[in-house]
Amino acid sequence: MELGFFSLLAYAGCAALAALVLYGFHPVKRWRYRHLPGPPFRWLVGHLPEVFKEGQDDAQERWAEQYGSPFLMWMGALPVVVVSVPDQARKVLARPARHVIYSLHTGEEGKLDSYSIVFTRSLELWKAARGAWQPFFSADSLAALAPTMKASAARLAAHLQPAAAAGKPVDIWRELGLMTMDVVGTTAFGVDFNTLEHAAQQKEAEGAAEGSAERHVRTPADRLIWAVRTIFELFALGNPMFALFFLFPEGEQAWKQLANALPTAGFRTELKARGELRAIGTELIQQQLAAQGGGGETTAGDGKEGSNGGGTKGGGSVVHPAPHGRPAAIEPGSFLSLVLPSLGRQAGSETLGPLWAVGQATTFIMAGYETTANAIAYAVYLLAGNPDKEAKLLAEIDGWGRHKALPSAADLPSALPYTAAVVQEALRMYPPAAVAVREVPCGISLGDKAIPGDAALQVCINAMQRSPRLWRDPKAFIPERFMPGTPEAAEVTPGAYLPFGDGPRKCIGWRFALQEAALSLAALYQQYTFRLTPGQVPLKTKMVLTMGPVDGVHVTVHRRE
Ligand code: HEM
Repeated sequence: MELGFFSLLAYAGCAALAALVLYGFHPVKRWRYRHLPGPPFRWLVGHLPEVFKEGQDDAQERWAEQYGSPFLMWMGALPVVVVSVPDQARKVLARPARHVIYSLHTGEEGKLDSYSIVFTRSLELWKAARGAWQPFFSADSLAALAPTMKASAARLAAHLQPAAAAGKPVDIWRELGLMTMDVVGTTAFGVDFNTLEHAAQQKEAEGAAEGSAERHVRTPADRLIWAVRTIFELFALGNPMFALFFLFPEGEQAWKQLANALPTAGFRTELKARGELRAIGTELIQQQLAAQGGGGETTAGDGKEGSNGGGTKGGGSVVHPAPHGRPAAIEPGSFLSLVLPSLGRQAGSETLGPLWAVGQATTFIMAGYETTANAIAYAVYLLAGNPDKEAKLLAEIDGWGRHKALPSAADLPSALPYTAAVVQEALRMYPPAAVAVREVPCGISLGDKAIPGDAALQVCINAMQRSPRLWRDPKAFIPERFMPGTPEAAEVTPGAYLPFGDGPRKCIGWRFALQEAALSLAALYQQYTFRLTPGQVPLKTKMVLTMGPVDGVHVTVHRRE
């Protein structure tokens, strides 16, 4: 009897092993994708080892050159079709459905993800969100946001002064991260983030009595900054549970439950940070709704620079008492105040409620913070390594005026075109969002290849923007490519430059990002130049949530005479 049980167990074990071996070969999926070229298939893990070792961006770029477009790679059990030529990219990106890769969240947190304009799987929810987001990025609204951007850049410039005086190196990427967080935080919630002051106080607190650093995190802005930074930092460390997602995607729900039932320390902290974000967002929304109930009326801005966007008439205000006793930097006209009128609308089977609005505000911060900081940091890195281009930038800025207020949003393109071109060329060489993803529910043909329905498609933006087949001298930093009328601009292949994606799901914040980046560069170079500390060329990057520099960008800061 006992022997029988063990034999049974042995048979079951063998059968499970055989099933796992067979599963790891993915015979059915491989048959469907058999006609696509790509790196040799590897049992179970696919190309995850290369992705972890080299980084997804670098590995895809290498394979794109080797196998052309489209090629097939395996993220564990997930076949991914990678595209890296303009006509195919445009065709893929014309589709509205985005391929969702993974999320470990369940319950309220999962709901928050499912509402986000970026992550939602429902096209109705996406459309509702896109419509609600749009007014914030209108020309009028962007003009009204310019003073906030300028104020944050001025704070950063002032903050760099001690390092310049002491000749002390700084990680400019990190400093820029504080600045962009300042901008998205302030514009999202209408709360004066003042991250730079926060960072200094946080450092002081850390150096003081035990536990005071955590106690210091108490104002809404402090709590928001802590939450967003924590989410980014912990994502970078990864969660071992993600490996199960890729290896056995069919078990998605089980892995989610497991990740939440047995959370790692990092996941627990991330959940706490997300909880904070949700709690503060909800609090602000309730406050706004109560104010509106009391006669407040949320309006869009009048579009004049300096008017601080729209406002809440009649005393209702989403602006929270500002931290550190400072006046709030922006009146309503904040992202949240423009999104709130959508509450109560129907999107498919969902009625848009406060949690939906929190999901949008959270996404706004997450999408706009690191991407833009990376872009400006890459520009500083490239300018430091190309003194002739830096000289042209300085000449343009000096031509505008070293001590003059920066141009308005409307005047920016004509006043500082080379500064804008520097940003665009930095985005070509180092696209912070290196891939754009889409789903093909019912098949598509790319070149002479038929791609089966349900495929996960990725447009490899960095491979396309750095390909020697599409760009002359792709490794050279040539902002002139983006100066209309120059011979370099005439050589640009149409459609080969997509740092913000394309089609109906093109980055909704692209104008916001370009405006912020150009204004910040101009504010910094009015006062300083930057030199790289040794050992940073070539810059090492890695793709986590965005493609960022592995160890930051370390520079010495030099005050201009
Ligand atoms: C230099 C900075 C930025 C870069 C390089 C960037 C890049 C991208 C890319 C490549 C996409 C995917 C597009 C596609 O799938 O076709 C995207 C989507 C998106 N971005 Fe950005 N982005 C930047 C800044 C921002 C900012 C500042 C915001 C908002 C404050 C923002 C909000 C979004 C949103 C909401 C989406 C999803 C749009 C949708 O699915 O409809 N981004 N971004």
